[in-house]
Formats: sequence, structure tokens, C-alpha cells
Amino acid sequence: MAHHPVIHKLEAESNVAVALANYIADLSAKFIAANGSFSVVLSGGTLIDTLRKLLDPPYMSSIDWSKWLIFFLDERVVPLDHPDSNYKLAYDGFLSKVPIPKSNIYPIKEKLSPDEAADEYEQRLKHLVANGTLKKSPVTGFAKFDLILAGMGPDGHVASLFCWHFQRFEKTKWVTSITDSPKPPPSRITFTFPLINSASEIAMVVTGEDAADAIKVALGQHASYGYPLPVQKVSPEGTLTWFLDNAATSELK
Ligand SMILES: O=C1O[C@H](COP(=O)(O)O)[C@@H](O)[C@H](O)[C@H]1O
Repeated sequence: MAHHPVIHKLEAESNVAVALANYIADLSAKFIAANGSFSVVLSGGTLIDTLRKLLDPPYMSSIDWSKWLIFFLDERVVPLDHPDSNYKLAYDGFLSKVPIPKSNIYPIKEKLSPDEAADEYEQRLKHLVANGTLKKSPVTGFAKFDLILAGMGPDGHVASLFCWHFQRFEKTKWVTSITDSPKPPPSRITFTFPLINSASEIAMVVTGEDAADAIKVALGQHASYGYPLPVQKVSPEGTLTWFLDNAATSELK
């Protein structure tokens, strides 16, 4: 049974950045004290810039970065130094500025087809569960990440799970691929909903006016047409916490 979501409606994106840094620092301390590590899944997009407060005092020196493990919620199937790469975005904007050991960062493998890249990432996650690096959900048997940091596109997509694309209905695979993403670039890999929803904590970090219509649907104030939006399928075993600014909530009553 999913818990009620926690919703933080903040004035500006800069307030979201501060609240998000506090939330992440608290979870980092909690999970490291309990398990000796903190597994964090990053999406791309605007989220990476909204993580910027973690680079400031007191977080930079108070967080035990050496215990963080970094994964990617979705990735574009391009070289890791390509401008479209979510790894490059995260590395340039965040990962290169914090002392997380390189061996604790898990980018996709290059030079594989989208299908091969998704399978390879899934196998790597399964191996990390088998050797105890990652936890396993006792409910679903999928990997159980401590924290997934997700954004949402204006069309309500999460990760690379889009409306009208079958990947959003995947039940068995942990990671899947898409070669006709409606948002460029077309070839991507993505966590599936069963893997996403096995997480302990999911933060949906959504800012800006473009998201306002989808936020109205996601928070139940407007019926969706036909199928629910992908974002409406986000329902973790643990807690879902929304971080929203005034622009993203401007259509809410
Ligand atoms: O293409 C993608 O889009 C989403 C949303 O991005 P945003 O810029 O609207 O925040 C992002 O979460 C995902 O990781 C990315 O591949």
C-alpha cells in the first residue's frame, strides 16, 4: 500500500534547490548510518542544476560522498562525452564537483545498441544485488534504490517512459530501451516502473511553468484523457516527495 505523498510547494526554483539539498543530506546520513552506503539514481534534465546547493556549505563537507553510489534513471544511447548524454550533464554539473569515487558511478556502456545497452545495465544491476552492493525489494524482487531523483517533462514523462509508448507498461524487465523517443534523441534506455517503484524514496523535482498542466493531472486536480500520464504511475514502496515551485503549481487551485 503506497504512502501518501509529501508535497513541498515552494516559491521559486532557488527555494526548491535549498529544500532538496536538505532532504538529500538528511537521507544520505540516514541510509549511510543504517547500511554503510547511499544508492542514488539521477535523471537528466533540469534536475541536475537544481542539485547545485549540495555543492555549498554545509553540505559539501558534511556529506560522506565516499559512500554514495550513482546510477542513471534513463540515458541517451550516445557516447558519454556527447552533449545529449545524461551522464555528461550530471558529470559536468554535479559529479565532477563532489568526491564520489569514480568506481561508485555507474554510467551505461558505450558502443552498444539500445537493446544491448539496456540488457547490459540490467545485468549489472542484478549482479550488484547478488553481491550485496544494492538492496533487493522483498516485495518485488527488483533492486531497491535508496533514493531516485526524478524530473518530469511537460508531457508528463518520467525517465524515458513516455505517453503512447509501450515501455511504460513493462512488468518484467528492470531496464528497457526506446528507439523512437518523442523527445530527441530517439535512442535511450530507461528504468521501468517496477524497478522505479521498488525504491525506498522517490523525489519528483519539477519546476517551471511548462510543467503546470501535467502537475495538475499528476496531483489529481484534472482528469487525464484515456491512460494516466506516466508520472501518475510513480508510486514507490517507500515515500514519494514532490518538490515544486510556484510556476509548476500555477494551474492548481
Ligand atoms: O529527456 C529527459 O527529460 C526528463 C525531463 O527533463 P526536464 O528538462 O523537463 O527536467 C528527464 O527527467 C530525463 O532524465 C531526460 O532524459
